[in-house]
Amino acid sequence: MESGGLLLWALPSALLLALLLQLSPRLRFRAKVLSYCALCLMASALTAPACLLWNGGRTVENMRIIKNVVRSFKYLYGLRFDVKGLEHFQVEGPCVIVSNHQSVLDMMGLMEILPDRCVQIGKRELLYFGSVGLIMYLGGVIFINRKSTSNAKSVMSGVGQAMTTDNVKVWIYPEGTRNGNGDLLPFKKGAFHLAIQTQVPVIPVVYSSFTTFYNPEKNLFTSGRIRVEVLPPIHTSGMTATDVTELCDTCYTTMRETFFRLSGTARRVNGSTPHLAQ
Ligand SMILES: CCCCCCCCCCCCCCC(=O)SCCNC(=O)CCNC(=O)[C@H](O)C(C)(C)COP(=O)(O)OP(=O)(O)OC[C@H]1O[C@@H](n2cnc3c(N)ncnc32)[C@H](O)[C@@H]1OP(=O)(O)O
Ligand SMILES: CCCCCCCC/C=C\CCCCCCCC(=O)OC[C@@H](O)COP(=O)(O)O
Repeated sequence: MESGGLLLWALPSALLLALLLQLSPRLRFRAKVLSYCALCLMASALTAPACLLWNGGRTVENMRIIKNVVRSFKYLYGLRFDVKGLEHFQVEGPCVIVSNHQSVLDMMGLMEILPDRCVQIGKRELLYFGSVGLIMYLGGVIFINRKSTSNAKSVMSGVGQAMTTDNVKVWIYPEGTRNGNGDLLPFKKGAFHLAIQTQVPVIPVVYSSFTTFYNPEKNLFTSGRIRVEVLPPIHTSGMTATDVTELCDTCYTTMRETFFRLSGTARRVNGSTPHLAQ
């Protein structure tokens, strides 16, 4: 009797939900994004005890465990990565890796190629994302307060010391925020100060545009293929603080060119007339 009653309600409700998801692209998009967030929260909650048992606490070694978990997410969302240039990660010692940042899905692209002993710089608000914040903490993510330049700078100088003493690579999104509009935002300079202060190479990484399969404005979230290129290291030995702007501009120009080439899209010159990418 009870199971019959349950079926009477559950079946029509499930059918109604399926119908709504079919009819409303907005709802479908939101449901898929929500499923991604739920997956991240759940996977983090399950991975955190494994990190604690295996490595005892906050350490970059946990990134290996996190990487292996996150790398399986792409199968659930039908995403595939075509990666080129991984050999450029074979530098001796620490380096600063810079890449473009399009959406929360970037985490999958990050974990797809993350080299060993590499931590990311993240905004400190991420620490309060429940189990996701916990797993980031355990993986050694360095949290900065973007609202305070002086705080961010002092955290970054601590990072510089740790990089050399602990032989750690640091991954930074120099745009400083997500940008899914099919172009790169101007770069902030923290990553380049860090590389020059520690005299380590900068390795640019570029992911092609997500706009063909992920676009919140169009309620689009389908399967897709992402082209990734790890570019050759740019050495900074001998550079000083006066070279930061030039280094930043060189990286920006090279990465933007690569972004348009990988995405096969039109590029804006000075933000105006679009030209076909070569
Ligand atoms: C199982 C599931 C698991 C899921 C979890 C898996 C873990 C994945 C982790 C992924 C984490 C991803 C996180 C991504 C993010 O959160 S991105 C946002 C945070 N990151 C950044 O913001 C990095 C980029 N930002 C910078 O580099 C900025 O420069 C910053 C240091 C933050 C300062 O920014 P801001 O206050 O806006 O100032 P400016 O950049 O305009 O700089 C002002 C002047 O200061 C000079 N400057 C900057 N940095 C330095 C420095 N280190 N030393 C000396 N001087 C510095 C800069 O040159 C400016 O001066 P001038 O204009 O040049 O005179
Ligand atoms: C108990 C608290 C529950 C909190 C619930 C939080 C729900 C969100 C859960 C999971 C979302 C998965 C997040 C994966 C982390 C990806 C990192 C990321 O992409 O952060 C964005 C940051 O780079 C830039 O931020 P802004 O573009 O400036 O904004």
